[in-house]
Amino acid sequence: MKMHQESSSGSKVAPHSGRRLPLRVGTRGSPLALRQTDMFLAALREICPALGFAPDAFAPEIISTTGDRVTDRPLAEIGGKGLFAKEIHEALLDGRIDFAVHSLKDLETALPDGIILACTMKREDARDALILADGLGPVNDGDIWSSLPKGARVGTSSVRRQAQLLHARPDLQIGLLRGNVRTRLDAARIGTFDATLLALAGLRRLGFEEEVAAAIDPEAMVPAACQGIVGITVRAADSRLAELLAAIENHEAKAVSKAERALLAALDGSCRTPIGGHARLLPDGNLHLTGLTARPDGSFLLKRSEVANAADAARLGAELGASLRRDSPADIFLD
Ligand SMILES: NCc1[nH]cc(CCC(=O)O)c1CC(=O)O
Repeated sequence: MKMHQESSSGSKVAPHSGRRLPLRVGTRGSPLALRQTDMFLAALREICPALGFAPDAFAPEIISTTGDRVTDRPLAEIGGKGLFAKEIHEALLDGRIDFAVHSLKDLETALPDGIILACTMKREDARDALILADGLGPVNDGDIWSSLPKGARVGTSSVRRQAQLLHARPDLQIGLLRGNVRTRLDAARIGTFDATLLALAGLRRLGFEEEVAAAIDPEAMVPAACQGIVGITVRAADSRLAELLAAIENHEAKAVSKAERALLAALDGSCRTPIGGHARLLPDGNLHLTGLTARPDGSFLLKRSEVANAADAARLGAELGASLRRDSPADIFLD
């Protein structure tokens, strides 16, 4: 079986894509980003055996982003959207990489000209997970927040998590906690905080699930739009590579991410705006979408859900986003 095609210059070419091997894969350098990239490449090798048998088929390129470099301040203080993607987009557009692997929840809804979202992988799990300091718990499933003592210190840098926590428990003390997954888990373990919240998907992918005290129902803590989904970007002009990547698209992830990203786009919040968005396919094939807006201090919180045919995912997200924006205080969307 031919493992790869030979180009006229004799260099190895990825099948169907017309791109010379190795394919250079852009990724952030965090343990989670590297793990997600490995998982994606394994899926790609499975769908394209010719690439699977070529040992030098892929060359990961680690790209440091602004969001990775600046860790001592809230994201809201260091700039707008795309903090975890701008440098990766630049590498794609100037040809240093051939495609990029992202946590879709960190990818801005409006991509730069010339870049497209080529595929989305099966959603791991959208829920947020509660991590408790030693000695706290167990968690009462009927009232997940009862495991947090009065005035408990909760570490997070997510205004979305902060707003929903304070709306439910105004007595909690929210402290800034940034860094990679292990750093944030350790902050709870060593008692810097009584609790923190992280995406279950990241914890599961890194093998830290046993540190989870509870997975939080999406209606009790609406996740970030596209949380749990890995997305792949490529140059729009690389149509054959885009077609190859689209071949491993997960159709449920595509539908739910289309609704959640349309919601996000319609709300057009800033990085200071607490926004939640969660879509799921119902057994009858319809799409159920929940959207949330709030003030960071939880004093205002609006949550709405709508159901529509999955084929109307983008319209469902756009209409729910417009409805939430119309009925929320205008100032929460400002930078
Ligand atoms: N920038 C943080 C970030 N981006 C993606 C994930 C988790 C993985 C995912 O949502 O797919 C995380 C960690 C967290 O929110 O706890």
